[in-house]
Amino acid sequence: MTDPVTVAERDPGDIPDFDHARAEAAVRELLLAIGEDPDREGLLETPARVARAYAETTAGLRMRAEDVLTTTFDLGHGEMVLVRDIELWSMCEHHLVPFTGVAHVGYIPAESGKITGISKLARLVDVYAQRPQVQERLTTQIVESLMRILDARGAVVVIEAEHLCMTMRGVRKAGARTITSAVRGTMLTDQATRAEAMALIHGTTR
Ligand SMILES: Nc1nc2c(ncn2[C@@H]2O[C@H](COP(=O)(O)OP(=O)(O)OP(=O)(O)O)[C@@H](O)[C@H]2O)c(=O)[nH]1
Ligand SMILES: [Zn+2]
Repeated sequence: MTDPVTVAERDPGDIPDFDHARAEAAVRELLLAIGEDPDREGLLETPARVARAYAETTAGLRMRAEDVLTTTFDLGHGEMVLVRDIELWSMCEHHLVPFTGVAHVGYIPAESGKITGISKLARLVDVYAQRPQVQERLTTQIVESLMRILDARGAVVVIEAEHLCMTMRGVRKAGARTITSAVRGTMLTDQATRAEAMALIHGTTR
């Protein structure tokens, strides 16, 4: 069995194109399995619709963080950049139902002042969110991309999310939020920097 991290780190070039026919056949089977009639009028287009929806919500599998953090400029800005409350939709890999919430993404640029456009931080979140995931791995992959691709001196990612697998089924605890964080580089080693990031994330600074 391949371990979950290896699966997540597969090169998109090694992942076959989304197989619509196969996905449609699987949805039809699922409808049969639950006792539905996939040939009744309301369900006729459902396998195709679900296949398209899955193609969309797993599109990140075929994307590279490197392709998203492309626009970089040297502003000579060496101070922290942090985008808070980036909306997040992902899919729990255990139940294939959504988890949703916000990501807070911050980094301290390289000495050279190499920074990226702020929208690219939100795009980076989507690259790793749009695939079967666990919240911990999602958090780690984002922070490590910032360190690797931007040569950031430090980076922090905090994700707060509600998992529908805990809400609509199973333990049924609506409103429970799971918080994960990953901190790297000077954000980890420099106490004041880390405290500043956390204050920004929690909105306790102006
Ligand atoms: N650590 C972690 N766990 C998750 C995440 N998403 C879902 N889970 C958990 O994965 C676990 C899977 O547990 P299992 O016992 O195999 O599955 P299950 O019988 O459906 O479990 P219940 O959800 O408790 O009914 C559950 O406890 C989920 O809450 C995630 O992102 N991170
Ligand atoms: Zn789940």
